[in-house]
Amino acid sequence: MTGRFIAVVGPSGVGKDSVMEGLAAADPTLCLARRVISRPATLGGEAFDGVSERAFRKAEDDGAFILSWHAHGWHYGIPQSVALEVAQGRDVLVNLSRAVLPQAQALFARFCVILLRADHDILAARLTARNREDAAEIERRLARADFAMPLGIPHQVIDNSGPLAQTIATIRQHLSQTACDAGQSNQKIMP
Ligand SMILES: Nc1ncnc2c1ncn2[C@@H]1O[C@H](COP(=O)(O)OP(=O)(O)O)[C@@H](O)[C@H]1O
Ligand SMILES: O=P(O)(O)OC[C@H]1O[C@H](OP(=O)(O)OP(=O)(O)O)[C@H](O)[C@@H]1O
Repeated sequence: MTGRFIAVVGPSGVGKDSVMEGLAAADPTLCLARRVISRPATLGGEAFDGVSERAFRKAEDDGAFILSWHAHGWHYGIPQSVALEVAQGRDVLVNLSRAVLPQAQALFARFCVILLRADHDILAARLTARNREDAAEIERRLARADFAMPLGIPHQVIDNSGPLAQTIATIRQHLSQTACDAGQSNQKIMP
């Protein structure tokens, strides 16, 4: 059987990378997809492959990505190797733009979406504390926070306003109960 493609989405600063790292640390059967981003690796954040915009476009033209998008002034790509891992039966956590969920859904038979949320003031405080973007960029990220979920994408809303460990435990419980095949509900889970 193929693995599960588990998309983790939500506004910048909500905790996607933190939650994904915690999930992978707690469960070694979960892999983290390594994204290619046209952002200098020196800016920090998740473990990603930082490339120039030119190199990103070349890779994209060469078919290196199963999914790619542009947001926050950067290009993001999910490499073909992720599809291979899923085909080999691995469950893979992928930090995605909400905008590409329909394309992702079309690619994977076992597909599910975790939508993380937190109140606006919590997002603002976390982005400020993370100290990676300047004030203007933080404002732009906050303005995109309510980007609408595309229609027809089943997803679990998980609140990450509370302790990270609680969010991770809630998602682990959810993942233990879903095969991520057809019929996933839109039930809200608020720890
Ligand atoms: N549940 C939480 N409680 C407190 N701080 C959190 C929590 N989740 C994430 N953070 C912090 O918020 C900041 C943004 O988290 P990050 O994982 O980088 O978000 P995203 O990947 O969604 O942009 C980081 O500094 C992280 O340590
Ligand atoms: O279309 P949206 O759903 O709003 O998503 C846009 C981008 O924001 C998120 O990035 P993230 O917050 O991980 O950006 P960063 O890695 O630059 O912090 C997400 O992974 C997308 O790359």
